[in-house]
Amino acid sequence: MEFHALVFMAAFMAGTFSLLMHIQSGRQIRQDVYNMNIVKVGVFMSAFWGIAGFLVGVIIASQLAFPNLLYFENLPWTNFSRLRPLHTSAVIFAFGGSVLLTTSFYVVQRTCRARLFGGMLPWAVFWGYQLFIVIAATGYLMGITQSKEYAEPEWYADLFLTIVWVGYLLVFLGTMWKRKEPHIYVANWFYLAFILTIAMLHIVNNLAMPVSMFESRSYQLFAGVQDALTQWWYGHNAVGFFLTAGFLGIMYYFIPKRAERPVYSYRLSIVHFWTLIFIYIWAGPHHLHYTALPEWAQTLGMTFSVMLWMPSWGGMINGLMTLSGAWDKLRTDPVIRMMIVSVAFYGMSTFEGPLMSVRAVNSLSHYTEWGIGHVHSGSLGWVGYISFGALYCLTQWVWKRKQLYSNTLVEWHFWISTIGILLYITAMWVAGITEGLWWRAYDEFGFLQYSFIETVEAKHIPYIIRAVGGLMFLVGAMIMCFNLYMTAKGRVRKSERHADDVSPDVAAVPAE
Ligand code: HEM
Ligand code: HEM
Ligand SMILES: [Cu+2]
Repeated sequence: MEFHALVFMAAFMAGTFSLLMHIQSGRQIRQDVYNMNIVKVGVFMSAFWGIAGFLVGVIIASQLAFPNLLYFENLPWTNFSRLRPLHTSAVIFAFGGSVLLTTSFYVVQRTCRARLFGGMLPWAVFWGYQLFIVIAATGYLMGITQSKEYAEPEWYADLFLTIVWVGYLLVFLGTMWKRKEPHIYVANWFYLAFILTIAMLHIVNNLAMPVSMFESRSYQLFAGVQDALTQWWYGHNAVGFFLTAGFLGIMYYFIPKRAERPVYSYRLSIVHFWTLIFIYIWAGPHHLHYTALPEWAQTLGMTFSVMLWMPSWGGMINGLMTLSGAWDKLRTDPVIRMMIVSVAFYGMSTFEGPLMSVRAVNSLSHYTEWGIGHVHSGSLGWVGYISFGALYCLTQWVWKRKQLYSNTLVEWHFWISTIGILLYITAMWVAGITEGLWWRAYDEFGFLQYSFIETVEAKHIPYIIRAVGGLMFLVGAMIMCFNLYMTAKGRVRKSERHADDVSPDVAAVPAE
């Protein structure tokens, strides 16, 4: 905690210093131009956290395949148990969160035709959020955790995030308030639902009493099954509103923009929005099947999860069909292809989810690698790909480049990481269903047929395949970073340069 106090102090001093510098420079913030610098910094931070999070993913995947990897007697922070939350928080909150902040700041300005509200406030929100990430991540390494999955940071980090998040809400609402465009575009609805719901989830799930003001340890307000239910109400809706609603906001803005087509059905997008947010919030109990949670609550969660399939696929259809009449772009623009495949993965994981939420299916899938496979088809395929698509678009648009440094490199990124994802999730299906079936196999005397360790050994090869798949995903992302960097610098790969008078779209060959 002492270490964290020092980090906070250094960060606040840096913040105060840059604020003073800003005041002293006497620069007026021009209200008639968009704040695009924050988007540029955001693109950079998103890419940075992406690489960091995927790298830790590859490390923990290798640790599961080779348990002695990075095991040192006196070095607890290289242990799987500390690196795992580092991975989940780095990819969800650091990478995903930075992508959401960045794209939402871009989209809300463009669709409202207004500069970000609040002067320096957006910057305070942005850097405050990054500070929260650093506090959370260093905390895990030192063993500071309240042991709630996806909500591991302790009370003081949670309080700080609450303040930052209120700032975020103010910036977003303020920008919408002063908009010059009467209509509020549907992407903003999704972003707003994400910001508001995450605020609610974060506050309720983190209600805790610190042991003292000077200790990192705290105790949860709720106990027993109430605590479990609150946790999974939070956990499931973190998926629903962080990993889904926010990224749907990205889908609704970036796919139509990139494809230069209107959204397939605007009416469907409204129906999609209200049904999705209404149904998602009830589905959390599917994480607690066969527990002390009353059976009626489990059944309720299961029912709502099955219903959730419909709005999810409504959204998927809306995203896919936006390409109607422009299907040739799937071939000519690898960025579009990435985003469309992302929507297809969204469709796949939102089919798999309702299936796994059925109690009988869950009795097989729960505690197995199948769950991990489901998580990563959603997070690598959907969240990862829609984010990469948005980062490619943003770099090109914000740095005002006619084309990316290289479309061929986007192709490479696409294929390497697609094969990586497929290796990852197929390995997990095989491992998951194998262990699920072995755990419930009895011999003719009623004894368990397999010992637990046998089911662990059976996963060795799938674990290696998963680590290779993850490594490919990481390599793809590194190729992207290089491409983004060169694009920002204004370079175009020699063989992909178009004569000045020919725009890239004209030069591309459409499908018959
Ligand atoms: C290079 C890419 C990645 C690799 C190799 C990787 C690997 C892993 C591994 C080994 C685990 C632990 C599994 C276990 O405990 O059995 C894990 C958990 C997890 N990862 Fe990843 N991951 C990657 C990317 C991502 C991304 C991009 C996201 C989200 C946007 C993500 C979200 C998660 C989540 C939510 C969990 C916890 C799952 C659960 O508890 O059910 N991962 N990952
Ligand atoms: C209709 C949509 C969805 C439904 C009904 C659903 C349902 C489920 C179910 C039943 C589980 C397994 C619970 C268990 O046995 O412990 C699960 C786990 C999970 N799902 Fe989904 N899912 C959906 C979509 C998604 C998407 C799109 C993502 C990611 C972007 C995602 C991320 C996760 C994560 C991270 C977990 C692991 C939670 C843990 O740590 O145990 N889900 N989901
Ligand atoms: Cu869930």
